[in-house]
Amino acid sequence: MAQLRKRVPSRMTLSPRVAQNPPRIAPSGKPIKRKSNGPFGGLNLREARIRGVPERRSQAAEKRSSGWKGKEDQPRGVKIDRFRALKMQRALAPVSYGYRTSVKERISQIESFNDFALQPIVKDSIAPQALIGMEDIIPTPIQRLAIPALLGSDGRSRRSRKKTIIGPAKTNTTMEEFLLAAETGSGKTLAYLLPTIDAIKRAEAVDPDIAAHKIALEEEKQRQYALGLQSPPLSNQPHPTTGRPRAIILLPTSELVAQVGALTKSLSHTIKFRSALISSAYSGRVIRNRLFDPSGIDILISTPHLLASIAESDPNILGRVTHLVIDEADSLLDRSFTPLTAAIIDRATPSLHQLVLCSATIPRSLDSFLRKRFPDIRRLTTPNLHAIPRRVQLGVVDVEKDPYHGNKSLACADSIWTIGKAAEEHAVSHGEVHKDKNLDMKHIIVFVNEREKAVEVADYLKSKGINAEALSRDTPSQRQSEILTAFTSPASPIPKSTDNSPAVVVTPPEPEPSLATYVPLNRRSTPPPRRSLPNTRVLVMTDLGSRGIDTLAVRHVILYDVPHSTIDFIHRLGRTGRMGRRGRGIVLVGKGDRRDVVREVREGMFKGQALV
Ligand SMILES: Nc1ncnc2c1ncn2[C@@H]1O[C@H](COP(=O)(O)OP(=O)(O)OP(=O)(O)O)[C@@H](O)[C@H]1O
Repeated sequence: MAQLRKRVPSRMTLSPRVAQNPPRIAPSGKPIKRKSNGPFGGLNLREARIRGVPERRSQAAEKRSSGWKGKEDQPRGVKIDRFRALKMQRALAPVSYGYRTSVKERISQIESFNDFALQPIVKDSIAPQALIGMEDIIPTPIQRLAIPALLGSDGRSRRSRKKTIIGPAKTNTTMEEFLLAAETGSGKTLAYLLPTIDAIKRAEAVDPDIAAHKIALEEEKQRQYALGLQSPPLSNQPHPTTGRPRAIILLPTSELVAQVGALTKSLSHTIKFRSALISSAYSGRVIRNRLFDPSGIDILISTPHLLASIAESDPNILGRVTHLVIDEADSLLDRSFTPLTAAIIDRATPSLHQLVLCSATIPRSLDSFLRKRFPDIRRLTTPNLHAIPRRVQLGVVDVEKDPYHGNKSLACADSIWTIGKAAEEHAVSHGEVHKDKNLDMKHIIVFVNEREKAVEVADYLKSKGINAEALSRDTPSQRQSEILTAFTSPASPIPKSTDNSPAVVVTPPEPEPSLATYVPLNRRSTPPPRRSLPNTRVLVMTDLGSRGIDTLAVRHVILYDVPHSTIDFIHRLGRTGRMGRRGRGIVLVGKGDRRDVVREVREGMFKGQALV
């Protein structure tokens, strides 16, 4: 022992090479591996590697567990586990943040409708025919993105493809396919309509059949004049487009057919083309007259049901179609509509130049359908797709709390009374009471999940002195359009906010938003039964009937039931806050409702994030 002690140096001295990195290659030429788990593994290290503390995960590992597709996908400062509850549903197809950013940059260079390669007459018709009474009109993001692409003027070469569309027999080598996806109320209709009209006008100018028809008409006219007839009779020869339109726009409901039809008609007055709208709202005779009008038909607007049944008996109706637009594509390509819509696409494919699908949401089901059926489709999606604009605020009413004690209908009535009374007080105090009571009218939409519930809720609201009506498939179509007209025309001016900026007042949600953040003014008082609320009109419906309806007059939306998915949240809240306007949603949350989902949607809205 004493001998051993003698040999040990009295002081431990560090090697003179302690600061140097250890050699990586051994004299034998083999790489030296440091043993990190041995007793000396921690020596001579410049950084502490303390065992038991988890190492920071690699980016790849984080990416794998978060579901983000790439580094650019992950928004800066966003916690990885956000949208926990919504991720369980995973209703919407993701769009990468990298793509969103690149689109933002690309479209920022377009400032005016004059920047598009549209024909002058089309450009000149936008303000007086499509956007009547609006000043300082600029194209919206989807219009900036889609119009150049559909016109083929965005510098991206037309992809020539040879493909099978639906059935093996139907191939078309020149057809282009587009998916236009943008927020609700962001001007998607004009985004596809203007290039479609432009295309049919160009085609008309070089169509030999139409040129020959014009000559024949002129000759006949001259002959009649030569015979001394004052008003020449109409030619017996029908126009080449009679019963064979060049463009078809499909929409899910007759209300939407009427809405898009009215816009198309308005543009036709100056651009000079012929359009016809058909739906179950018209008699068979009217439909026939419109389709087979001898002066021809350039654009046909229809529901798939009606068109599919006409095409069944008269396939020629689809024989000349070069442009087919499927608006509200997430509905028209869902399980119930797909057979009809696909049959129409299939029949039209041989002559098609462009197939345009348009939607405010890309559900995962639509995404996988497109990957299978249209793998080359060009997706034109706006930077804010799937985000509910920040100018729309979402309040939450906890129905379980005092004074409602689980009575949702009471909470709904109370919220409506609060809105109506607040509007009345505001109008009186600001001297804004109009003689025409319609100008002061508040239009509120109440959404329920089930059709049957709509009538029940409307009846309850009526019993509380509220002017409420239920809209369902059972409502006669004439009545439906009368009701909707009141909600689509912006009678009273609704404050506007700039497109991307948040509303003037945005109340941040608390870190853990309480479900009683929306406090009705008269929360203690049940609306008295014999009093009525004259300045408020309420529509109770499921969102099926309201998809795409341009409810400009609506500032308030009440979600009586918590929507089943983010898709429904987007479409229902999308009935307010349209085209830069401000809006307010109120969601009634009761027993058994997904409070976590509501909270996440609300947080996402406040942050302006895309929902999942
Ligand atoms: N460039 C523009 N500037 C101002 N308003 C516009 C512009 N383009 C369209 N609008 C108006 O915006 C409103 C909404 O347009 P549109 O109905 O096409 O929206 P949308 O995107 O189809 O909505 P949804 O997804 O709900 O169907 C319409 O009243 C339309 O007149």
